[in-house]
Amino acid sequence: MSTDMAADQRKKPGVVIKDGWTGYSLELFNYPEHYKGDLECVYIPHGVIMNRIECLARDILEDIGHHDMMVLCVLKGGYKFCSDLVESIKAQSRSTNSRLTTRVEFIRFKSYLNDQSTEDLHIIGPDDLSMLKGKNVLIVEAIVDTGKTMRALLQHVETFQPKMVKVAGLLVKRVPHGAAELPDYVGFVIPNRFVVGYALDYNEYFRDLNHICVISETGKQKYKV
Ligand SMILES: O=P(O)(O)OC[C@H]1O[C@H](OP(=O)(O)OP(=O)(O)O)[C@H](O)[C@@H]1O
Ligand code: HPA
Repeated sequence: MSTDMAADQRKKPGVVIKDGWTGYSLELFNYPEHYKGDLECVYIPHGVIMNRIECLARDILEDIGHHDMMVLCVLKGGYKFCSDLVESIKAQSRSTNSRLTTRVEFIRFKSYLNDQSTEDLHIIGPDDLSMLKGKNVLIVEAIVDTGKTMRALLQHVETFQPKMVKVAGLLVKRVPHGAAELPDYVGFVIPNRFVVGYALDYNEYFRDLNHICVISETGKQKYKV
């Protein structure tokens, strides 16, 4: 992600959720009625996500707040994280009277079918990201799982000759042979479980759920394609 050794050393793993974490009982939280029976537990409640995002926004502002920022949102999974992160960056920037400007661009990658990464990783668009040339780019991605999307994206972005590239990942999954490198800004490192909600989907379902949850076997069967 960044080639700066000092910056690499400053990278933090974020909140590390241990393998034994079974999540919170669904009865303790409010969630859409139409997903009753489709979820196993609330893994990360919405309020915790929002608080963590404020901390990431603070770290990003400390590091690159004196530059103008070109934010590249990775769709579709990244739309909520990107929106909340940029709002928090802007709010904190206003309260410190910084002159930071943010511009948001979007890119779409797709590779998952059911809960599996497929070989068919493709960029749905846009092809031309020449607006990134010479800019400080912050890639905003909801989850780094196998790391394939992130690697492809970094390679693609580098071809447009940005001045600097940093990556913010809300979730990083601990998987065998996963991403070799952490994103520059990490929300949570999570166990190897398929999670949904906060714009993360299972075949397009659950993006409308605010908490990050673990899908149940019933849910997987119900929405399988
Ligand atoms: O690290 P990886 O194993 O590559 O997985 C991470 C990617 O998978 C998901 O995208 P998906 O391809 O499902 O598209 P979507 O965001 O439109 O749902 C997610 O939003 C990440 O972009
Ligand atoms: O756990 C996940 N959930 C939703 N989408 C994903 N894309 C990669 N991993 C995941």
